[in-house]
Amino acid sequence: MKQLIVDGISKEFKGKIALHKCSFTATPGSCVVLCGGNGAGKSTMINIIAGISLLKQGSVTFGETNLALKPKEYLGQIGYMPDDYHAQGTLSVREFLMFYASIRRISKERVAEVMNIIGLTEQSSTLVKSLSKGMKQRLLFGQSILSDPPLLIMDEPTNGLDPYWVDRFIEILKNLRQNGTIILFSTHMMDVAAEIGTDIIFMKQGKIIEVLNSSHSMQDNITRLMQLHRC
Ligand SMILES: Nc1ncnc2c1ncn2[C@@H]1O[C@H](COP(=O)(O)OP(=O)(O)OP(=O)(O)O)[C@@H](O)[C@H]1O
Repeated sequence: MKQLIVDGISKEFKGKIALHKCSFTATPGSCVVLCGGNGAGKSTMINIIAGISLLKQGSVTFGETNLALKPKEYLGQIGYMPDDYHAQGTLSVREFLMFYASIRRISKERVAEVMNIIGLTEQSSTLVKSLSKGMKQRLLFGQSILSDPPLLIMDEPTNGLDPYWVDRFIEILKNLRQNGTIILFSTHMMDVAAEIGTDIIFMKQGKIIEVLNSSHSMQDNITRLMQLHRC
């Protein structure tokens, strides 16, 4: 089974350090959650591991595949959900998913299955630009799980989700974890992190300052995360 190994990754923007020598390992079935205040470096970390931002220092390896050495092979194994919606709004929900499915040679049956998972079957003909914020988030999430990737990377996936869909999202992720999927996402929602995270990485000023894990109780982790947010 494949591991994700992030080793000493760093990033600067015009001389300003956004990420400093960050390392962690994720094993199959684990869920790594990045927490931290605004500007802590969460999106920078996600963007590097998802291959959106160029990796100049450190390495990212999934199984035997090194991101810098074999980007195509690496990217073919990940699902990625961005933090914002930039795609063509004049496609319908179904067309949007079919577009991504065609790139990855995914069947229309799988597209129907994913529409059902994200609760947008009734909206299959609705234009993406007419969806609510939460529905767009669910659609982006659906796109990221279409290929049933062994590594799923998401930036603030619960933004805009109502409480019912936050619970559903956690349930879906738990099912994916049972199948061995490695999940990595960032969030400001401490309860979500504590509920699903097997490894909760707390970041500050581009550094990993603490890692909490599922050997602690959920309430302990929420309390600790709240304390870390204040410091
Ligand atoms: N494209 C960019 N150009 C310049 N600086 C950037 C850029 N992207 C991020 N930064 C800087 O890098 C640092 C980390 O930003 P990042 O977006 O990773 O934080 P974050 O933890 O995701 O924050 P938030 O919770 O607000 O989304 C910040 O100081 C930010 O200003």
